[in-house]
Amino acid sequence: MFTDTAHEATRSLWLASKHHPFIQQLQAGTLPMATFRDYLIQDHHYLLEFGRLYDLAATQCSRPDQAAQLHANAEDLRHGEIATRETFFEKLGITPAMIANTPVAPTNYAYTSHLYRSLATAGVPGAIAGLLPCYWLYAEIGEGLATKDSPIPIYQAWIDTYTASDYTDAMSDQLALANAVATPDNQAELCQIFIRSSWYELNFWQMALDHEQWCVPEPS
Ligand SMILES: Cc1ncc(CO)c(N)n1
Repeated sequence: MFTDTAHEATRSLWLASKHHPFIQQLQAGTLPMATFRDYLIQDHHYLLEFGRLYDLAATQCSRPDQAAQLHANAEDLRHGEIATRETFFEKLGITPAMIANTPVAPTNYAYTSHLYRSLATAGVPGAIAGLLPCYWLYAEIGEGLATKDSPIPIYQAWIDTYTASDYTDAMSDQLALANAVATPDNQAELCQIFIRSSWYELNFWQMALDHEQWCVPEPS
């Protein structure tokens, strides 16, 4: 099965994400709040693209049942994870203006661009394969963190998002969809896309930890 092969191929990349200092510090409560805020702002930009890509893939999908599932994923994302993050922004005093004025960091830009590229080069199956590690890795990270609470309530609230049943249920649908669109002809390409997304996931933690920025300010 495609998802088994892809999972096996990314074992070490996923382990590195699960053990990344960002995640360890989040659980221990030692992650600087400024770093968490920065992550949330970058991730908000990321999640908006994530939703757009699901919608775009849905419009290009020839199977009505799969198109409906992709649209539903976009809606679930907006009503679920993106809405939960709004409550974090309120608690932390992060305003829409602050978000709008924060440029998308290089790794974040590269990651979302990779997702669009996957749709452009490998079609709807490419987009599905590229988006799958986003859901699946976070569910596994949540599972790994569930054994011990973080002493910082908002860090624990973040962890709880990824162990909640609505999130893990959506995960199973994603796995089934990925296996439905994988064929003997496209499987190797989909696997490469999945691996690259997993690599970007790992880089995303480091981006947040480093407060990564462009060397030269963005043109206005
Ligand atoms: C970068 C990234 N990957 C995956 C998820 C989970 O949807 C997220 N919120 N952010």
